[in-house]
Amino acid sequence: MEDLVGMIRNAEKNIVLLDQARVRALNDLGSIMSEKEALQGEINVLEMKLVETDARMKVAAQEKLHVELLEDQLEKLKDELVQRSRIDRNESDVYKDHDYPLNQENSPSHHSIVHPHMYKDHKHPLNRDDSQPMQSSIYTLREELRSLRTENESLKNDIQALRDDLNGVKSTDERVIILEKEQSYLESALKNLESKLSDSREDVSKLSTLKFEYKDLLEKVENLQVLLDKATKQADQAILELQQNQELQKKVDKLEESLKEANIYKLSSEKLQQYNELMQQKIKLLEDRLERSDEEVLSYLQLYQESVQEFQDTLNSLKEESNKRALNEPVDDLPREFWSHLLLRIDGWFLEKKISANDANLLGEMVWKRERRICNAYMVCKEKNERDAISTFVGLISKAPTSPGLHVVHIAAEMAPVAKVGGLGDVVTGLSKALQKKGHLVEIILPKYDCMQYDRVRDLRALDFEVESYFEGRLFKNKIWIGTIEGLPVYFIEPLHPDKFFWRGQFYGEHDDFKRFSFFSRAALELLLQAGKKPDIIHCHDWQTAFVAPLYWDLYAPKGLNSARICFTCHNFEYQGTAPASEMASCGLDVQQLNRPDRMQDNSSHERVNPIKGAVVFSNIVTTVSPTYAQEVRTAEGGRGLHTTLNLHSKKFIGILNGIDTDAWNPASDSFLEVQYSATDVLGKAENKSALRRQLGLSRANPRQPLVSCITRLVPQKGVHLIRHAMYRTMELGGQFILLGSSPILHIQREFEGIVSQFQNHDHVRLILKYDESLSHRIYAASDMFIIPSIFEPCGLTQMIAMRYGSIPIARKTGGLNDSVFDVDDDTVPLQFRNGFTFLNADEQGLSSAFERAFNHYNNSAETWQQLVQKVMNLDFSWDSSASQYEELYSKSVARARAAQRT
Ligand SMILES: Nc1ncnc2c1ncn2[C@@H]1O[C@H](COP(=O)(O)OP(=O)(O)O)[C@@H](O)[C@H]1O
Repeated sequence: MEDLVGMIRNAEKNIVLLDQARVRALNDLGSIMSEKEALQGEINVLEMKLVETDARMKVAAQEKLHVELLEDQLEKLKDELVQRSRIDRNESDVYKDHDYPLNQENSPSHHSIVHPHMYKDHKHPLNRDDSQPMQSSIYTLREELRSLRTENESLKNDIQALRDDLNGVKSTDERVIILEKEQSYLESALKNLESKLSDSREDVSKLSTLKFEYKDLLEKVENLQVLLDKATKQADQAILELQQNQELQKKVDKLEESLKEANIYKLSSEKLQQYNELMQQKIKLLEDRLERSDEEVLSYLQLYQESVQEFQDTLNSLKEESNKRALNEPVDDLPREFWSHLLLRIDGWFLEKKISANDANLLGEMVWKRERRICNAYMVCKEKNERDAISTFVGLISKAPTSPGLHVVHIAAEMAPVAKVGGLGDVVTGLSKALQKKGHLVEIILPKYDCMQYDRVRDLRALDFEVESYFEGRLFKNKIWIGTIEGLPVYFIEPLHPDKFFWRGQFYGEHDDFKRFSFFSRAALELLLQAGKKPDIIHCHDWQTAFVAPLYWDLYAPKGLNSARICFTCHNFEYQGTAPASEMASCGLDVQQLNRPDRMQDNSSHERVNPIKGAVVFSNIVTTVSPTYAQEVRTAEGGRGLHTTLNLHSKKFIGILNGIDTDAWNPASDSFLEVQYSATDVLGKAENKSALRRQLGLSRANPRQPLVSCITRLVPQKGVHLIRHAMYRTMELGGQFILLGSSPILHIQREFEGIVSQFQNHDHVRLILKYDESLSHRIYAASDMFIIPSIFEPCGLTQMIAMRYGSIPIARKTGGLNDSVFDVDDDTVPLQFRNGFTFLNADEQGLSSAFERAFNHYNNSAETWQQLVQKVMNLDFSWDSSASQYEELYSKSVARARAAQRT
């Protein structure tokens, strides 16, 4: 297994490296491409320039021709001028005495801007007046020539510059070619990497299937272990029977001897004769029994041998297989059940006085830290007897390791899924699992109810250890059982009390609940004390275990169980468990001391004590299950008489929103569902809807007909009249309605039974009045909308579970609903948080308006509704962040206590 995990890790590393290389290659490619584009731009510019230069060169060539022509012309004109000046000289000899104006006017400065066309009308070039335009034209031509020359020069320069540019372009082209080569090399490298990546992905998937197979095999081994245990028991029984048979054989021998003696007197006495016959019959009977019993023993032995053989074979093959595939599973990957089982085993040894408290603590911490050596020791000891196993384990202890986290013990009356009435059970399991995942040592103490779901408890066994606890002036023994639930170590207390406190077929609702749970609270503390445990936090819940807080500080801290801080969570202030003050004495609490206004005395009745108030006063940390509810209970309307106490202790009181167990509530792996589905593949939701309609006999004519549901305890808190109204409103709006609920209140149960009979075999309504875990999963998955019209709601889990399964909540804005459901049409809430439909007033109009909006949204656009479904499925309602808040509260409280001890 270690190899496998090593391979997985390598493959994962390779994937990461490949991804990084891929990203780098893509970046390089990107920069090359942009460089290439820039170069291409430059080439384009240069090409344009080249074309321009070509054109200019052509023009220049034409100009040159023109210049040459002009030069010829100029040459001709010069010749002409020379001839003229010769003639002029001759003539000047004739006119030499005249003051001739030309002498003056001939000065070039006067003709500098004369143009050739000025003399074009002159008939005779030899005419004296004609020479002036001629000269000016020559001058102009010269000027033109000069300017053409300079232009020519600059063109030559341009051409030279362009040639240089051209050279540059050529070298750029060469660079482009190199870059293109580089690009193609990178692309092929990239392809290479991609194929390697897909190869390693395949490897990873193979490895994960191997891992699953391994887990499967592990489970088989455990099953076989159970089989072996059974077979061992059978063998023990067989040995017992064998002993009995031997005794019988002895008796038979004796009888035979007597028979011999009797034979002597056979003839002499008829009585003896009869006796003899009787004896023979008896012998026959005994022989038959012996034979039967021998056969039985033989069959037992055979069965045992077969089971042992089967176990041995499977074990060998598993060993081989596991040696081949996964020699050593990394310790972190072992299931949480394994560690919890190991922990309970060590505790069991300690409680049965087979190891010392110190050894138990040190071994416990090794388990807590999930150390490889203790895991290896377990593997080695699997086939050893208990004594050898203990000595192997104790041999591991060298030096005391330091604790990696907090040691938290929950004392509670419920734990999902084995003993669940409502949200409390979910919270105990969900919070404990999340804390365990964060590295804390978490243990749970529960009453051992007769009505628990025992098939969900693993490795349940009674310890050879009993805890004696005080009640009503006497000491009573308690049998201690251990087992794991959802991978958590759990202690079950079975009071050996004549009142059979937890053999009542139900969790609550008994006339003596106050007695039952005050007894349990004390027995739980007694267990911690006698087991020598030193928890950092003792976390108690609701009134049933609220007694723990005063019991701890008044009785158990003085006895030495003083390492802990007490955390109390109230899941619902409606249930306070008040009782006449005198009843408190049963569990050993001092009535005189505690029935005081500042301690446990009920705020509205001075004759009664209030366990919740006691826990608020005596705990170090007090929490409730949502921030809004924490505010509400501090008001006179919401506090159920405890608002003054809560305000007095407000510094230690906080509301933390519950999470849900996202492993247990996961549509992608939920085995109760017809089809598993997820936010990225919601098609399965429609299949679950169709399957549930078929199962419940509802009409399936229109797959788009909206399905509204409600799963709840039917108590006034849940807005029973609004649930009823929702059912009728759903029908009016053309939807279908399913209710799963039951009521501990007789008249409500009756009322709903009446509605059930009214809607028997109805096409669009189904009411199921019972508690049904698996059906609840299927309803969450099938529904389009989910209603929670509570009058008050401390936290509420159903809205979160519904969203996890893509059912859109329609909820009243109160307590935890106000902290978790945000209206789709509420502009004041950021868009990403909007997830359902809410209403403020707890009346039919309020509910109807939210209902109508929900139906409108559903009917108007299937696509938008689908997006909403996907969005709510992706919201995080896990315990992660809530557990972190508890962790912080615990740590701060422990740190404060340690600091106080130091000073
Ligand atoms: N009849 C029922 N069948 C199955 N599960 C139920 C039933 N009634 C309630 N539940 C479950 O009980 C839990 C209710 O928790 P929550 O909303 O906090 O309400 P409360 O704790 O007040 O009952 C949810 O997990 C819900 O699915």
